Parts: sequence; structure tokens; C-alpha cells
Amino acid sequence: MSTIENAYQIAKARFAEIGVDTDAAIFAMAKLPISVHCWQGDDVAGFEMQEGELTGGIQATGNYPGKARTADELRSDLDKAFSLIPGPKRLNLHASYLESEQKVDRNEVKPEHFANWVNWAKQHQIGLDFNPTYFSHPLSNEGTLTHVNPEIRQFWIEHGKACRKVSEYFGKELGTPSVMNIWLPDGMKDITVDKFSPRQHLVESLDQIIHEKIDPKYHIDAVESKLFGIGLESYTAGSNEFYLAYATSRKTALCLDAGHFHPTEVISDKISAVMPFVEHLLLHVSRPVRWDSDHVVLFDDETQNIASEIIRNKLFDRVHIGLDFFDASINRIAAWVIGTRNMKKCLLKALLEPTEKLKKYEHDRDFTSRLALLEEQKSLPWQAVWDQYCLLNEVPVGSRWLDEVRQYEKTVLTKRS
Ligand SMILES: C[C@H](O)[C@H](O)[C@@H](O)C(=O)CO
Ligand SMILES: [Mn+2]
Repeated sequence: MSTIENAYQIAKARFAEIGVDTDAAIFAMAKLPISVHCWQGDDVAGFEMQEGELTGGIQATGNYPGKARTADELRSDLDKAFSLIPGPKRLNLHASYLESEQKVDRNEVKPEHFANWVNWAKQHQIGLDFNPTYFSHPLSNEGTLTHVNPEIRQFWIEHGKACRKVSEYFGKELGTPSVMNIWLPDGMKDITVDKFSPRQHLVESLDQIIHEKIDPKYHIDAVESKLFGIGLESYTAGSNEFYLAYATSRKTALCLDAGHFHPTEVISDKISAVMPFVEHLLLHVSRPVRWDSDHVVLFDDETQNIASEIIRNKLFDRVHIGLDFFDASINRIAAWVIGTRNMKKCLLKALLEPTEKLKKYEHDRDFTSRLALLEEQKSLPWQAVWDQYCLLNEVPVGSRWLDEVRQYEKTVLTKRS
């Protein structure tokens, strides 16, 4: 028996003492895919034929060499990252990652522009998720679905509708619904006198986009709120209250991004608050450092709390876990691997919790036992279970994955100028 298997057997016995079945926890991980965001691989640049900078009040800071310049390079980088992350994964694409010989404007995106991505997903036996791209475009600088000019709004409504067709195509081709998340940066830098009419326009625009019914077997609409963006500090039309009301009244999914709230607010606490009212919740797990900085997800308290909320409340089928970070200052493949493995570690650790016992203590108002067990279980050998999970999924155990990333960096990334 290998050291890892040996350690696992000991861990299994320790967890059994508190009534936790480690084999069942590992088994349950198979039902918890993480939707990995494509945009970490190229600093949210995309592959449209237009020379433009990243706009919309978001920023990928850093200049680490080797970012993907083409869809083939991005897929190759994702192949490498996916080979180092255990268990089920999905890929989350933006419309700006389309592939075409000719320039395709946003209102003209079609399923065929994503055929290579679908073939790639089939090879990996994974699902795809989708996002219309309401930024980094000449017509997005003064707003999109909230714009005062109806022609500009119409352009972006067409984009939303076109993207739903792409999303439906993903669902049909891959046999798993594509969650299509609508986020737009529309807002104002300074004191805003008319906050009302842009929000009225936004309601009307969104209503037009989602008007056509699409089978939820293939496609799920989601809407993502935000507090502010860079250069849009004073007003964001798509705020939390706006989208919470929109999602509940229109029965769309809601998206909560960990970086889109006041720095002292956490999304883990919002999960149980919204789930009685929305059928589906999409998470953008991220790490805000003082602002919506989109740092790589850590194995930290908030990520653990997010995972624990999903597991404790058995929300496996209704909460869709996506990631949203883009760090250009470190190896981008390592960023994917670190962030996604951390999310998965937190899910596994949550599955190793004696939740029923803890809930009983709580319901009995035995807060001493609750705190004692919560603290003691932190130092149970969960890491041996994680290693076993990696072993069973044929991905490197511990930090050995970094050797593979370094090798890929040497042979592939450094060759990109
Ligand atoms: C690129 C993403 O769509 C974007 O990050 C969005 O989800 C967001 O969180 C903007 O701050
Ligand atoms: Mn987000």
C-alpha cells in the first residue's frame, strides 16, 4: 500500500469516529463540477478581431509572460490546467472568445462560432457555460442595455438574444444546461442625477432578451449584480437590489460574485437568504482584496464558508459554482490550478463535516459542544482524504502539479512572444 493510501486508511478511521464516511464524501465530489472561467488564460482579452483594451471597469493587472493569444493556445493551456485538477469541471466562455475567419460583431454571434469549443468540450466530456460580453467594445463605453439611445440598447439586446442561442446550442450538444450569465458594467463615475431611467431601460432590455422561452434542460439565464467598477464608482445600474428583484420576479437564476459587495460583506451568508426565492444560484467565487480585484481563490475561511453552505444545505443541484478571477502577475495556468483546487478542497472538507451532529447541538442550544466540535474537526486529517481523491482522479498529489506547470512554461509558454 502506498503512503497516500496508508494515510487515507488512517484518516478514514479517524473520521469514522465522528460518524463521517470518507468514501461517501469522495463519491459525492463527482456531483460537484466547478465551472472554470476561460478568461484567466488571456487576461480577459478574447479572440475577436478588434484591437481594443479591456473596458467595463475591470482590470487584469500584471504582465506575466506566456498568455494565450489564440483559441488553440487557450485550449492547450486549459488542457494542461484540467489535467492537474481532480474531478468534474466545466468551462465558462465569454462571447468574445468566438472563432471566425471574418470579423463578427457582437450582435452577430452564432453557435457556429463556438463549434471548436463544443468539440473540445466533447473530448473532455464536460459542459460549457456562457456569458454575453457587454464590455471592451466601441459601443459599450457609455453603457449598453441602459443606454439613453434606443439604437445602442437594441444592438446590445440583439447581442443578448444571440448569446442565448449559443448557450442553448451548448446545452443541446453537451447534454447539460449552459448557465448564461448577464453582467454589464453600466454606471456612472460621479454623482448621478437620473438613476431611475437607466434601470427602467435595463428592465425593458432584459425582458426583451429573455422573452423567448428556452428549455431549462439546455439553458439557464442568470443575472449578476455589482457594487461599483473602476471609473464607475458612484452608480451601477445593475445593483444587488435590482438583480435580486429581477431574478425573483422573472424567475431567472441570480449570480453572486464574491467581489461585488462592500468589502465587509460576504456572499456565503447570502446563499441561504436567496435560495428560498430563486430556483438556481450561480456563484462567481473570487477574492476581493480591498476592492473587486479578482485575486486567485484561496483555501480560506470565506471559500470554506461558501462550500459549507452548499453542502450543509444540500444545494448541489441548484447552486452552480463558477470561478471569476484573473491574475496576470503569475503563471496563468497555475492560477487556474490553485484557485480550482482550493474550491474543491473546501467542498471536500465541507463533505467531511459531521453536519447532522453539529445541527443537533445547535438546535439543542448546546453551543459549547458545537464550537468544540467545529474547532476539533479542523485538525482532523482531511488532507489525507484530499490526497486520496487526487490519486483516484489521477492528478498530482500535493504541490507536484507545479513541476508540470513549470515544464509546460519552459516548453510552451516561453516560446510565446
Ligand atoms: C469577465 C466576467 O464576466 C466579469 O468578471 C464579471 O463576471 C464580473 O465579475 C465583473 O466584475
Ligand atoms: Mn463575476
